[in-house]
Amino acid sequence: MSSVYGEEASQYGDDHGSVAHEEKEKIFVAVRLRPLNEREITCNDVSDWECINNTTIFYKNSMSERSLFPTACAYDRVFGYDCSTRQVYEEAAKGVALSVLSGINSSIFAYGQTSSGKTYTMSGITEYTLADIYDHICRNVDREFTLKFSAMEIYNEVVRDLLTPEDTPLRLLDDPERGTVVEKLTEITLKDWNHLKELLSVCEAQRKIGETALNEVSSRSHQILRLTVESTAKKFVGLNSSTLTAAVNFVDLAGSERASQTMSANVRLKEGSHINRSLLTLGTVIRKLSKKGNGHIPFRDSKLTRILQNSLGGNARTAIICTMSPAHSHVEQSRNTLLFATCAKNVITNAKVNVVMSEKALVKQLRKELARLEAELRSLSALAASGGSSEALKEKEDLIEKMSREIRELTQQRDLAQSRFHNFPSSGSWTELSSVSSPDKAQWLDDCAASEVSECVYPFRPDGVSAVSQYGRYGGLNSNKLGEQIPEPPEDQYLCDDTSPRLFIEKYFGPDPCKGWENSAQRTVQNLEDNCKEVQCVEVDSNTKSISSDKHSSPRKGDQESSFIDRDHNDKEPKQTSNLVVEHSSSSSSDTDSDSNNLPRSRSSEAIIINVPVSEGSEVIKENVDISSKSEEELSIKKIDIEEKPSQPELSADNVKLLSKEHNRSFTIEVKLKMSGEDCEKICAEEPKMSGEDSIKICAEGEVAKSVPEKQSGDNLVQDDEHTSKDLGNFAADSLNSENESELSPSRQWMEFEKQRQEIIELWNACNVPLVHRTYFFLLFKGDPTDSVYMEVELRRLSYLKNAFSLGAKVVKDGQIFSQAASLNALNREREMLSKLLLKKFSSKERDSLYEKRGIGLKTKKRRLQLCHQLWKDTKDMDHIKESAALISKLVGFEAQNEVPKEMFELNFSPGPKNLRSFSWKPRKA
Ligand SMILES: Nc1ncnc2c1ncn2[C@@H]1O[C@H](COP(=O)(O)OP(=O)(O)OP(=O)(O)O)[C@@H](O)[C@H]1O
Repeated sequence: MSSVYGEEASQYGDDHGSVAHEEKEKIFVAVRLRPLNEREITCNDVSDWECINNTTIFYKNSMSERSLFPTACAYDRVFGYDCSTRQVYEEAAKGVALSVLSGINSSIFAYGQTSSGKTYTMSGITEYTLADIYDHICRNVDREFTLKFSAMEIYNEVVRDLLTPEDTPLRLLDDPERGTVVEKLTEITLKDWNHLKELLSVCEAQRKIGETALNEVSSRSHQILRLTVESTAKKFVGLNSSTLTAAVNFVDLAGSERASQTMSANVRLKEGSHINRSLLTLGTVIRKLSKKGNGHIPFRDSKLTRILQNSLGGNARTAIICTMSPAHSHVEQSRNTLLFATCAKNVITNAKVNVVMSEKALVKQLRKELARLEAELRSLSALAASGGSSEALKEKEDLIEKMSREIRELTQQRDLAQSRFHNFPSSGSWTELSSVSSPDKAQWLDDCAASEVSECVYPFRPDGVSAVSQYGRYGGLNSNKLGEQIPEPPEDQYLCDDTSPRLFIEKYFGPDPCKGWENSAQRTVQNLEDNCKEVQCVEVDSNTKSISSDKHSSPRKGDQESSFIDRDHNDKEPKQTSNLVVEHSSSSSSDTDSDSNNLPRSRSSEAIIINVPVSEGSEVIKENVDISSKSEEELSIKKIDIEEKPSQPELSADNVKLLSKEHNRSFTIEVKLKMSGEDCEKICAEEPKMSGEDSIKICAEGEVAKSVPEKQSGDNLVQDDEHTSKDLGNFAADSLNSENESELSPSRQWMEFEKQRQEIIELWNACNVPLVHRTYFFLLFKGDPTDSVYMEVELRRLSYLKNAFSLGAKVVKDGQIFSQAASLNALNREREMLSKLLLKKFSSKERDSLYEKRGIGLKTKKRRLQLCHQLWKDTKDMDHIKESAALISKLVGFEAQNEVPKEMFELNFSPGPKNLRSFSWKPRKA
């Protein structure tokens, strides 16, 4: 092994004869099964899974249940409960992790449900890797190594430094060269192995852990340990020669979990919801990456995926170890883990050798590649001249064409490098080059480059800055970069029946295996209880955040799957069109509404939401204006106009005019600019001109979203609620990329909450949701920022349910059929139950006053039931809703709601008489 590492210096830039390029390879996916633990054994749980060979895991219980899930699944490697962590390291992680010594970034992930053994596995792998790295360093005395260590955790979507005692949240920044970087993250240069071990124990002590029902020491955060390795051949140290630099990440993810199984409440439940949200984003990212032509990848939807972007389909080699409990009680979670693993198998990364090269080495590299291509071209031209079949000739011509192109590109690169070389100011050793006559310079360059190995190295720039390049050359990634064979996924081990692997996959997962995962996720949604209890099922994407009314209130046919899985419908929108739309959101005309709904709402557009005082009754002339022809100055002027002259919100003469009348009040204008990446850059470049309060959000490629905090009063907010909520939709879509939701101003959060609540109330009615559930929910969630996750869950499942009902679908839960008719019956039974409680909880005088208030004759039959039928009926009347909630809360004794933590809210509204009992408020035990 060491001899292979020892060769890394020769793996780029020397006699391989060509410029090295990136290598594509699939993520290495392994599955590790742990033994049943004491808890599982005590509960007489049985082991459902078995590794039948090195690559196949087998579900033993398939005969006793009818499940679409495959009986056996194959991965790059599977490890049974009797395998040691050492074995897991050697066979699944070592090859990838030690790539860092060859200048290739690498990442090892542990993924799996809570208490499945992620930390157990990952801490072992980290230690073995680091020991091997030190061992390698000791044996490679001819290279000088610098090791730097950093560690962070992502806890409740906040990034923390694990190497400092401070709890300060760290910000993520976008660096054009390095991608997402964590600002102010401590990076410590290691002194020796003991120093590293000390730091590892600091991290262990700092990491957030907590007790859950499944794991006494459950990791409640995602932990990323990062070791950066820089190495230079000792004889060139300080001589501005090439340096290999790469980082290895050890990622111990927090466990996916079911709130019901972990008995989560309070803090644990909140953690769980954050954990599950970020894991869901990770799953979405993996699923999208696993597809060909994958379109927009929502890396920015969570901090985890932002930070790990490179490790997921970027410049890194990656191995994922999926850990599983074999217990029958965890079968669903285990299947989810395997489906994640199946998708991950198809993700391709693009690892490169990261070489920081001197200018001279770069020139040398390019010259060699150019020479090689020219030689090949000559030989092909000669072949073509000597004749051959027309097909062969055509092929050769194509090849020649391709090579000529490459040569042209390389020549350009070489010229560029040379011109930089020539333009360096004279100093020291440069004099030597400038004294060489021009025609001889090229030869001189060659000689000089060739003499690098004989220590004739010249510092080209006095400041010592060297070119950063990713050229390099190394052996095939799938074969033996580290001298080990990385096994190809075996073709024939998917099955326990006679189906071929491909057919097997298609049979169970459909033509797109990852769809199986989606389908499974969809099935998960169908399970109402899980859908309610597992925050895991909350997919928060731009559209969820935007809470667009059409999405929730009128789900379309066939949307079931996509509504759960994939809302990136913006991917296909053209990005190049440029238009400017200004919308006066305080206008209340319905055509404005419909217009605004039809407006292009693309994430690729820039949304600037600005509040400026204007007069009530102002009108807006909406125009689509082609801004592609507009100059940068014009765009800037518009921005400056808005910024500097808020009282004259005329954006420009040729597009939008706001005609002011009467009373001053504030409102929201939204300017949507669709622009090219270049335009976006211009806008970004203008950021410093913005006021201190402004925040620029750089979205996916070529996108900018800028929000300006509001200055409007609460009164106006209420009035403008309905209309501004449309803008909010856009705003929220664009704020997808914001650091976190709390960036919405409180007033916007409130408006969003109000809009969601109204949608929920209507959906409750449409889905015959029990009145007690509505009451609890209504009284508990009053617009606190932390309520958003519950609101999203509620909206999602209600939309799903409404959709299912509208399609005549039945949802089966606990053997009960849950259809529209069944839910109505359940609702009516609940009304009867409430009518009995009316008798108990209200005096006859109180009841009479209630009847009178609602126009129910005091002598009519079934007065109580009539009253109960009226509750929660008028969904548009908030006073009515509040009264209904107050009445029911009194009936069922839900008056101490303010003292009950929201996290304890039972997100369940199953129908059926047996569930009626659960309507009385019973906080779950923490
Ligand atoms: N392969 C294994 N062999 C023996 N014991 C194991 C194995 N894997 C895990 N365990 C034990 O199971 C328990 C849970 O493991 P661990 O804490 O690593 O789970 P986890 O997946 O990291 O959980 P969480 O996500 O809650 O942090 C620990 O006591 C650990 O020692």
